[in-house]
Amino acid sequence: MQGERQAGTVGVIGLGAMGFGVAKSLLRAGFDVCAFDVRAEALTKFEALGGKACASPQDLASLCDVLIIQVVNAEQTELVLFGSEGAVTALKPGSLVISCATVAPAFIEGLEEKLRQQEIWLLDAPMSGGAAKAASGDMTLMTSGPAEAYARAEKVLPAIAGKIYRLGEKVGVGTRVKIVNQHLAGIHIAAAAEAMALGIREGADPATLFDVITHSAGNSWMFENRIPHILAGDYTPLSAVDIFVKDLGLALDTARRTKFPLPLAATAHQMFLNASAAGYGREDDSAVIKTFPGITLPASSAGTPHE
Ligand SMILES: NC(=O)C1=CN([C@@H]2O[C@H](COP(=O)(O)OP(=O)(O)OC[C@H]3O[C@@H](n4cnc5c(N)ncnc54)[C@H](O)[C@@H]3O)[C@@H](O)[C@H]2O)C=CC1
Ligand SMILES: O=C(O)C(=O)[C@@H](O)CO
Repeated sequence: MQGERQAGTVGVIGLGAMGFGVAKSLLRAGFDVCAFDVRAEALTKFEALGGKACASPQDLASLCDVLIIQVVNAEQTELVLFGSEGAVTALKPGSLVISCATVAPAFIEGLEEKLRQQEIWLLDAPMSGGAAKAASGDMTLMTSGPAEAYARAEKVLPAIAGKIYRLGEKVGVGTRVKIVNQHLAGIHIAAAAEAMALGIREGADPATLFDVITHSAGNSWMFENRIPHILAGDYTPLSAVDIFVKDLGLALDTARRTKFPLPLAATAHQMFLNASAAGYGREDDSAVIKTFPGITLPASSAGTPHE
């Protein structure tokens, strides 16, 4: 399964829905890959594929000169880099950090400043495509950063992504574009759930309704991708409700800074907040449909959780 070994070792921190696929794609491309996650079970699963599990971000950073960070948010990114056993204590000058979590533009810009003081390059590289495309190495990357960062990322990026957008020399451009994607993604998931809820309420057969819509003008990437989870009654998180509490929050915060209105995003954000407050925060984001009253959703079909 693994290709020929290539020069250098890549580190991955965060082996969740997206990070595990990234690490797997790197192994498939022939890289030596070391990883760290706070969840021991993720590391065990990764070792079974031939990767090296590390005891801390610091331990990992001593082994690599390219580090991909795929934790959930800014706080976790800050912790794995600058916490007590953080990666910066061991990264060599001239190393590259590829930051992939979806965060605020101000955070990623401040991070570049802090890393530059340690002589470490940063590539702003949020991603899109979901867990399946992360696992197949086929996702989209929205990158920006200086030429020196790109030079160090040259071999790594094609190993993890099918489409690599190079959006400028300034860290923060990639993140801003990703926030626009999240604005649409969050609204589309909320709209897909609302439409299915309406159809079920009106007595449509859910599977037939899905078939009709995916062959009609009302379809969307998110409708096609998320509604099968509802039909299977399987809310195993491939992207959690709380991710959209975060990401629509980032879109709203970003727009608020220039007093720019986002009425649809504000409504969709409230829908994800409602789902999270109802206890579905760690479930798949399609669980936002559970907040609609007076409908019976398809029951869980026994079997393996969706991939
Ligand atoms: N799930 C998706 O479809 C997509 C997610 N994203 C973004 O990618 C990022 C990751 O999302 P997911 O993979 O869905 O999240 P996830 O929750 O599945 O994975 C995050 C991983 O980070 C680990 N982690 C948390 N704190 C840590 C720490 N201090 N040290 C080491 N590991 C730590 C967790 O244990 C977990 O395995 C988020 O910023 C998300 O917005 C972007 C595109 C698609
Ligand atoms: O793939 C993306 O883009 C996404 O952000 C979603 O799948 C949910 O996080």
